[in-house]
Amino acid sequence: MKPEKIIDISMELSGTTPEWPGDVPFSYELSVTKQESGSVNVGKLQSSTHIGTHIDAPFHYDDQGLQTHELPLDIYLCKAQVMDVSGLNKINLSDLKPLEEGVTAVLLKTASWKNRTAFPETWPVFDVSIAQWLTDNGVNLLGVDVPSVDPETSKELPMHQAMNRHQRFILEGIVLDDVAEGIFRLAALPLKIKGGDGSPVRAVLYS
Ligand SMILES: Nc1ccccc1C(=O)C[C@H](N)C(=O)O
Ligand SMILES: [Zn+2]
Ligand SMILES: [Zn+2]
Repeated sequence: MKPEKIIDISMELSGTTPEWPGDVPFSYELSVTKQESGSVNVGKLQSSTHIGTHIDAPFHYDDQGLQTHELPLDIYLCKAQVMDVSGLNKINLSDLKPLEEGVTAVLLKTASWKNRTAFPETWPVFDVSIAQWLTDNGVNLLGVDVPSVDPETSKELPMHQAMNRHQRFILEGIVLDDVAEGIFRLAALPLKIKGGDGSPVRAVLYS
């Protein structure tokens, strides 16, 4: 069946996509040109796995956690609810909206990362109680429109660790600026990277 409408909620990947400070930037170049090979252009990639729109494998924050190739795909192909929580410095449980039936991914729109050509100086904090709430409501995946569910300088990663304890999964760097609250199908499948700690994804909403 052909989807009625597809909304791309992914960041563009290029040499100017802002990487996590100190991490490996994204780069793409041709290792062989059509001119050289006489047949085809062939590209070569280098990047942090945590670039642009990406998922975290639990192995990112837990040496015993699931690696990218082991991730259950139904987590990333599901019914999602976009919630507008913009204008807040901290997102508490009380800021979340009533959950609709059958939703297994919650996508939080903070609308705080305006300039996607620069890494943000700061972004809202997500209260760890959200992890328990997701679990109680049968929601497997939390998506955010910022680089991380914890602050940049956090070493303890309270939100990542709370999500891990509850066996909940994380999608970061989605673009929701032009998306209104509502219910959508989500597709954001990770690459099958053996031993990986995460993966960039092409994330889309469709109906
Ligand atoms: N790429 C990094 C390099 C160094 C230190 C943290 C990160 C992160 O990516 C942290 C964040 N928890 C994340 O999953 O996006
Ligand atoms: Zn990440
Ligand atoms: Zn993360």
